[in-house]
Amino acid sequence: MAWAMLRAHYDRQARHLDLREAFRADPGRFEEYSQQAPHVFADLSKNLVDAHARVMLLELARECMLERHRDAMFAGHKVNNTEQRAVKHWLLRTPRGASLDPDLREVHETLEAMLAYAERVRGDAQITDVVNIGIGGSDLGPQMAVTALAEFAVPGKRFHFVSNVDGHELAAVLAAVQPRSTLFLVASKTFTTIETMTNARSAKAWFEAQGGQDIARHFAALTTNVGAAREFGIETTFGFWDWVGGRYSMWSAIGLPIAIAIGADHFRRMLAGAHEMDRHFASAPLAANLPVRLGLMDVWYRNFHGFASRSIAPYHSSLRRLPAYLQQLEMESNGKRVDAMGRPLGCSTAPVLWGEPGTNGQHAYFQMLHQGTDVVPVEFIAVRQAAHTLADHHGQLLANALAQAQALMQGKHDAGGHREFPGNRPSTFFVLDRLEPASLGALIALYEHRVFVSGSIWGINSFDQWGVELGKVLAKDIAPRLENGDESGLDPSTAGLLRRLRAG
Ligand SMILES: O=P(O)(O)OC[C@H]1O[C@H](O)[C@H](O)[C@@H](O)[C@@H]1O
Repeated sequence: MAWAMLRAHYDRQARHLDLREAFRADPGRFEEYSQQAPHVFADLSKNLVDAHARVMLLELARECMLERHRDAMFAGHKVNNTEQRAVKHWLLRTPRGASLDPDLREVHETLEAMLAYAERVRGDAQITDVVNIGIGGSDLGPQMAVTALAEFAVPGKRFHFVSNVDGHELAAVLAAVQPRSTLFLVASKTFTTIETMTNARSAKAWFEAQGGQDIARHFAALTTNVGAAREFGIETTFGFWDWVGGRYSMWSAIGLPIAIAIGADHFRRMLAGAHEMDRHFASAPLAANLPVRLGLMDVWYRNFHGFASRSIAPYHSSLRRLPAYLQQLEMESNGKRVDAMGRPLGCSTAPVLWGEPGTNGQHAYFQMLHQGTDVVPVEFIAVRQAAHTLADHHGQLLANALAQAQALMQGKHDAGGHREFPGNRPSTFFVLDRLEPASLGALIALYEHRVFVSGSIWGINSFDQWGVELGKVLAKDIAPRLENGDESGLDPSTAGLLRRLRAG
């Protein structure tokens, strides 16, 4: 019902919305379309949405029983229906006593143990290099957060992230470290992922071949499959639970590299910031609930405006891994073509997410954002206070963020031809006061919940990832063929490429 009304409203009126006119007609537009959520200020006013669409989108959320779905997640129901699992990454940041969930006690016991270990490593001057071996959710979150919070990192330790099965990556790290001063963290929820197991085996073999002693001191495993880690020969283990999705796991033992980098107190602050956003998502009325507003905007853009991608523009170089992190979070969660019951969907789902830090992107692909044939909503993330004291830089950085958002909206019409900017191009603008553990935690939780919201409206299960399986199975079949040249049953293209890769 709401969907049809949104469609009619879009066709009749909303597709003609002009942001410049909207601001002229409504002097209160900035106030109405912006809000302060925990640690994150968000200005949505430069988006192609009007009051009627906003009301109807909230109606759509009600019709889709968004609140019931959200409450079911927070009640620990098995909302990941295809895997019959609860979805409780939020519990990892719930303070003691703040939930009746029976798993909360174990969550805190594990957190205490992991943070105590992190503090020991921080105090161990002999360990100068920490190598995280993991991929997907066991790499992107920790890498993104360690990079983002570099300002808070313990001096004297380098952090390396090895994810790819491509041996060039591990070889380069091994060439730069010494066994006696290196801690390897093998991070894998399942402890079966082929890339991670291959890298872990090679790292262990290298360690032993180099005369490395004391695996217990130099290797730790972060996994839900503690038995497999022990079998692999790693005694130091930190566990988590099947109700933590890989891409939602940086708050769990998978966050150990973050905890080593920033320390227990800062790690707790990151959890606290995320928890504040959890409370906001769980309790704010839908119209003033930032993850809900953003998720509904995502649906509006994807399904009514037909925008197929969204560009992430963090104006802070420490957030350079954020776009990659968000790609997994959003595209692995909502890149689905069937609903939670397995029935084909009648609408498009996750857009393509991409981006680079500003101002770099401005000198590369912003041309297309300003004058290309496709409209791509842009998401600016600016940080009010810099962590450095260099004169001029931060003002210029912020001025550029504001100017780009302004240029996208305003356009320029006096010159014509190549110099014409159509304008009316939408953007969202986030402001953090400072890039610090609590604000990063809140920002990431905001994105997690926003993905939950759009996934709920589309009726999909945002917590499985069957789409990654087929390639894994085929790679297993092809690997021996690269050795023995067997082409039987292969399509001509794959067979031809196999021959080409084996030649010489
Ligand atoms: O942590 P692991 O079990 O090693 O999984 C690592 C990653 O690989 C899988 O293929 C999934 O697509 C990801 O969701 C996951 O984060």
